[in-house]
Amino acid sequence: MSKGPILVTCGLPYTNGPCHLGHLRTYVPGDMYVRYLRHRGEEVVFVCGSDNHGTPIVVSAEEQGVTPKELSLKYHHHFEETFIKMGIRFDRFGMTDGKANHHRTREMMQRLIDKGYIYSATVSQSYCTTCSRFLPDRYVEGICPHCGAVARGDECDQGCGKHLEPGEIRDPVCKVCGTRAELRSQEHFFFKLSAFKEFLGTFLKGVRGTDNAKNYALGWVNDDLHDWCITRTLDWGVKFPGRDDLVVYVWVDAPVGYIAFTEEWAAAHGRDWREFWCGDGEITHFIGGDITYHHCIFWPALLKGAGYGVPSAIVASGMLKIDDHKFSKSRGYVVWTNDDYLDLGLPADYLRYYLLAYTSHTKELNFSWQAFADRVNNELVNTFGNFVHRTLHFAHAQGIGIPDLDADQEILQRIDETIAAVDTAMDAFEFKNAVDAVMTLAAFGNNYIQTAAPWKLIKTDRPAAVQVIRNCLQLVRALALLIDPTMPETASKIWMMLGETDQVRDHRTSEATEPLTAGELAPPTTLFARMEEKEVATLEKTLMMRVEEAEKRGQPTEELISIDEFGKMKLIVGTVISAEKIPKSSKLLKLIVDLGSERRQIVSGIAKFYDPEHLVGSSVVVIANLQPVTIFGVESRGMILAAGDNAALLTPNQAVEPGTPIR
Ligand SMILES: Nc1ncnc2c1ncn2[C@@H]1O[C@H](COP(=O)(O)OP(=O)(O)OP(=O)(O)O)[C@@H](O)[C@H]1O
Ligand SMILES: [Zn+2]
Repeated sequence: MSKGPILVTCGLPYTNGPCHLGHLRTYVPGDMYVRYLRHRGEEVVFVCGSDNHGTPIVVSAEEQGVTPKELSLKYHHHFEETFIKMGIRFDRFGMTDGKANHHRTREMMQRLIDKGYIYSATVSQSYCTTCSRFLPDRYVEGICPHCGAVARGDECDQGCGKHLEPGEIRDPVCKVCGTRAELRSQEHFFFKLSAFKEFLGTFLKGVRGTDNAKNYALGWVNDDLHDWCITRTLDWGVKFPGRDDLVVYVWVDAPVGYIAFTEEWAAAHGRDWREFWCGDGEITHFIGGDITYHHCIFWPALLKGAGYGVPSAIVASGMLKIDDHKFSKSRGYVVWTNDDYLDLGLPADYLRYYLLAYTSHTKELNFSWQAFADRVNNELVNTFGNFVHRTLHFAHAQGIGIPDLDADQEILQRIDETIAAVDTAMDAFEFKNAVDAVMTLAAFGNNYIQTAAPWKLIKTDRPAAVQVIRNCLQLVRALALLIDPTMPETASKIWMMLGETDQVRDHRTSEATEPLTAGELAPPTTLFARMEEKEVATLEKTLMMRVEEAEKRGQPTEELISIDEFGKMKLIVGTVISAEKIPKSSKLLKLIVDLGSERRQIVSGIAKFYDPEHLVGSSVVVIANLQPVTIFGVESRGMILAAGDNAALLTPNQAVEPGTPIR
């Protein structure tokens, strides 16, 4: 038993889109763990909430013509309802845009400022001259400085996955209007993460949880810890103390939500949230592996710096894939929890079971409808459901009911062994092993009833057959208590069929070996329905069609332009009269081009292919009416045309005067 109440949290769903199966890999195991602890007699508080701030929500809201608040509320309610349908029961499901979180975030920032863990610095930030605004995070797209992949402002999401600090991204372009962004200086605030290297090393060695989280994080700590820029130029978010023009970075106020939601729960229940966060309260975070850095590095350092308690355990899941493809909404590799599952009438319990039992929590889970159906049919229908049904059906049909007898010792022992195996697995966050142990007990029951064959025995020795059924009923009771964390609806059904009138979740697992109340039994209903091949084919087809549609969308249709549109482009022949490298850039040259009536300064990304001095005297084709931009602090007014990977310059095939127009 734990010393005090245990707090369990789940990574916050972002209110930018609907719930998908990837999400459930955080929430279903979190919920299962909480239900399990309660069966063990622990006091647990289970909190979560929606994550409402940051640029993606602002961008989406702009696109949809709603406010960020409206968009957040819509998906907040969506997640809240979906979780209830999936049997995921939080004691509090708050919002990071709620009052409590604004307050707690600012209070923590103030503490960090007072303790000297936050400092200000002037940084170069992407700025869009067309939109007249700074371009935080996802407002900007460009090239990852680490791996060269296309990246967004705060993260190289398609390449190396590294977090990018403001100003780090190369060749930034405004995501809203497509203008090449320029760099402008701006004052921002930084969290001194580098000061927590030693603390984090010790913390990570001591914290409980899954090895995947700890080991990655230890690697990062030993590598290099950069200070984090924790402010953004945005209206939507939690205002940074003393600065109305800045909000904190979403990865600051999102985890602070864990505290704020605890406060909201505590206020509603006459409890003190400090019990959890200010002493040595026990705090367990459930997250997906993709947000390990934030929870194992950034968050504990913030808590420590602000003088709060730190997490006791961090449980990170492997990521969910679909049919061997990386999960991707844009490429169609996604299964929506409502549209593709619940709305079709598929039971939450099947999915909970599959997600928990399919593979170890820390491993990647490769979802497929066929594998899902196989599990349902072979394990739930053929083993678990079959055993429970045979037992209850026979007891009812033969008028045995629940006989006033004790179960055999070897049966009780078998149940105790299962409970011990489940405890061991759960202590190690090996949810699959825990579920497997329960299924092994069901398989044992199935074997036992098959071998003892009470339907034969009853003809020769009724008392012996009744004892077999009594033993089976004990196993059924144990299965109800033990499977409740995984499949709560199923467990409740079994509990009722055993003639109980209260809630199975209010009972301890240790009651699995207690005698049953003798009495009659009503005819049982079936627990699980087989997934038919046709049904699986339909589910697979929906997914396939979504992928195909996404592929079609991805292929841009050729857009034809009119001669007038072409005519808008002012193309002129010019002669390069000087060329020099731009300091600090390996790609760029500054050219002065004679256009007949004027001399133009043009920045061109051809430095890798030409010696500047060899270019002087060359005839080039220039787009002369391009909007001016400043690149690396140098103004560029126009562009020279070049072809292919080696930047072959376009040049007239006979001598032409500079300034000659191209028609
Ligand atoms: N494919 C996935 N596999 C496993 N866990 C996932 C997956 N996608 C999201 N999660 C987890 O779900 C929780 C909520 O994350 P979040 O709402 O940010 O998901 P998301 O779909 O990646 O959204 P977004 O791309 O809008 O940020 C987190 O704990 C996250 O780790
Ligand atoms: Zn712009």
